[in-house]
Amino acid sequence: MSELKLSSGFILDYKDIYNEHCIQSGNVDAMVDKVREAHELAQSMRRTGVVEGHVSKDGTPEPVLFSQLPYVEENGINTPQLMERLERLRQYGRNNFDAVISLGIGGSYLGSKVLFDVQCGSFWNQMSDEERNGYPKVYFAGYNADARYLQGILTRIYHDSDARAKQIIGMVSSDGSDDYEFNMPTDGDFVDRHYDPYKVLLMVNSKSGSTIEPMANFMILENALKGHYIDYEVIAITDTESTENPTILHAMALENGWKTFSVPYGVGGRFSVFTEVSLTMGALIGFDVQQFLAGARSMDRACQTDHVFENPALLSAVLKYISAETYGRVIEVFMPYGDCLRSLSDWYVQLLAESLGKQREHQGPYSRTPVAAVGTTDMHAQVQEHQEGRLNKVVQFIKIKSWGDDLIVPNSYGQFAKLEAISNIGLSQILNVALDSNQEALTSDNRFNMTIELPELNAFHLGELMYMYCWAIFYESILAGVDAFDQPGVEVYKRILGPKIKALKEQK
Ligand SMILES: O=P(O)(O)OC[C@H]1O[C@](O)(CO)[C@@H](O)[C@@H]1O
Repeated sequence: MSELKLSSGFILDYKDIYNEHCIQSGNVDAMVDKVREAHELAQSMRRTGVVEGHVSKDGTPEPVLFSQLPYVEENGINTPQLMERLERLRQYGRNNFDAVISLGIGGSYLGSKVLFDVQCGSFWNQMSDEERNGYPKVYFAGYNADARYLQGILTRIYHDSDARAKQIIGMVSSDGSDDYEFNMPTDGDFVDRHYDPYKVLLMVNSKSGSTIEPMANFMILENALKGHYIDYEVIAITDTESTENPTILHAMALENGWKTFSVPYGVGGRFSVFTEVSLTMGALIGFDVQQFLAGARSMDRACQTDHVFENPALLSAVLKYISAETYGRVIEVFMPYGDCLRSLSDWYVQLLAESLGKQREHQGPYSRTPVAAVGTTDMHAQVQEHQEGRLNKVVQFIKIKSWGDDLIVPNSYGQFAKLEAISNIGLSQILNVALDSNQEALTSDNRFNMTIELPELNAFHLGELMYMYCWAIFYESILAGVDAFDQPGVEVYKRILGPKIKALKEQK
């Protein structure tokens, strides 16, 4: 039985990658020294926050502190005071804003998007205030330089704020009655905002505080809101370490008196989903931040053993590393099943690509190319290639064992045998047997694949899963001999882009 099962119900099933046709026990045995070294470095990083050789962009040594994140401690990064502040943000957001626009890109966006998609699903902004339990609508911006998309957000904001203004002027309630009791708490503890002026929260996320996309989008949005006399507030989430040399975003916050949250020192953007960078978004949508951290804690404990077959992150890293180095499986298709997990794939793509795709001094570059996929959708788009294409990839499935409430396919067209065959079955059951079938099909041709199963999709198990991958990427970086915490490669195009933007300005 090749599976690692934690007491929480989390399962790492590696039988389809570790068997007589794929990775052999001898491959893992041959790595015993490297694995021990990787684990010792992990333990030392836990104790000291130091990863030898890691320096910040400006060349000075920088600690690596993501290992502290699951623990809420007085002297930690996530403190009890921060948890209280997040709770106050939750209530503040619920009582004061109609819409949140979260601006950020890469690590300042992707983790928050995962929390949003898992908690809120696809139709959050179409729900009524009551259905959203008083939490604001949420838009994401600043993850591209796309005028058409941003205009779309603005159009929605104008529409909703105009509708509110009409409501207030006409003193007609949203249900058409003339009952206008302002600001009376309804059944929940949120305030009914039907007759309050429309208000937007702009959450600007940027660790460096000057990334082009979020900052350009922010300035356009702010200008547009002002131009339409729409009330707004700004919260800045940035590196607040230095007040002498603040990031531009921090300087703007100081100048304008905006509230701030911090990208903690020693935590890179792609490892920041367990910090206030994403927990703020969690708070604003009523996501269970405490359970999310509890899941990460539980995973952290499971990852403290040096026994490779008992430590999920170490095992995952070792198998993926051997797949790449010994068997040429240099691509990883990350394929959760279920639409709300599509953004998890996007988050993982950045984590893997930016952490491991690196030059090495003597061995040439290391990388595994991540591919974002989602089941069942991509069974009808990518799977042909996974099944018959080059033997260069590992498919990583993520399965949710129980989706809770299901929808049953009715037997509406029983005269057609193919439709009758799928009737009286739950849609989630179809989702999971589709995953099982894909897995079996790949395995029938000895194509490398692994499956992680979560008992259900909740904050706890999501925390377990995302934290496991933070550690897995760290372990693999040690095995591969790369620094997981820098990204010098992205500076190359940035150096080219800067003058090109300057040239654009000069043409004006
Ligand atoms: O939070 P920032 O500084 O805006 O950076 C956003 C993203 O851009 C990168 O620096 C790459 O350019 C990522 O590492 C980071 O997550």
